[in-house]
Amino acid sequence: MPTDIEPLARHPKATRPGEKIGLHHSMCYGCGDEAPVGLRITVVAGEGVTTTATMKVEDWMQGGPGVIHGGVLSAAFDEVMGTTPLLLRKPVVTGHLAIDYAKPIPLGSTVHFTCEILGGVGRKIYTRAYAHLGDPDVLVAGAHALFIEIDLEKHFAGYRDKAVHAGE
Ligand SMILES: CCCCCCCCCC(=O)SCCNC(=O)CCNC(=O)[C@H](O)C(C)(C)COP(=O)(O)OP(=O)(O)OC[C@H]1O[C@@H](n2cnc3c(N)ncnc32)[C@H](O)[C@@H]1OP(=O)(O)O
Repeated sequence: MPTDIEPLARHPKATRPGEKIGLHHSMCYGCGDEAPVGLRITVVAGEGVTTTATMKVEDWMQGGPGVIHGGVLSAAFDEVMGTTPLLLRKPVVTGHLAIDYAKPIPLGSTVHFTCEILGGVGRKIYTRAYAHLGDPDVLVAGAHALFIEIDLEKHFAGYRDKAVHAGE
């Protein structure tokens, strides 16, 4: 992370603390409520530029016997951390994501995520997140990520004809 990052302030019209941040689209693998397979994560705005989220670890998320697949946990962090910049009213995509896997996470458990925006430079937004299973003092994983602010229309312009819509 660069040393010259600057603090980033919550947008005055951002989702209020305690409220759910809206889906970015209903068929998203991370947050969509109509996706045929997905994490269905709801991210809740916290104070400042922080968020929280939870995810029940379903049987289909299994990697090693009895525990979550590392890639699924990575996707969950990506979703939580990528949604958090919406508190700045900035759409982003992931540039870099790093996960520390501290403890196995059993199927059937509920993962609690906390995320904060550390700051930014230009279009770059740096975030950090942690995961626990109910006791915030016992972390099971942590993550850092760099998100890049995009122009939504331009970024997806060449892909929208491939989009899958609910009911198709
Ligand atoms: C929209 C709402 C979203 C809500 C929730 C979403 C959660 C899920 C988020 C995702 O999973 S997004 C899907 C995964 N990510 C992607 O598909 C992104 C693919 N990559 C790209 O499209 C481009 O590489 C990207 C837009 C990220 C950057 O390309 P650009 O041409 O726009 O910018 P550029 O390459 O000039 O990079 C801008 C700055 O970021 C820096 N940068 C970009 N990628 C980096 C990287 N990987 N590591 C470090 N720095 C990076 C780059 O060096 C530069 O720094 P400087 O401003 O200091 O010059």
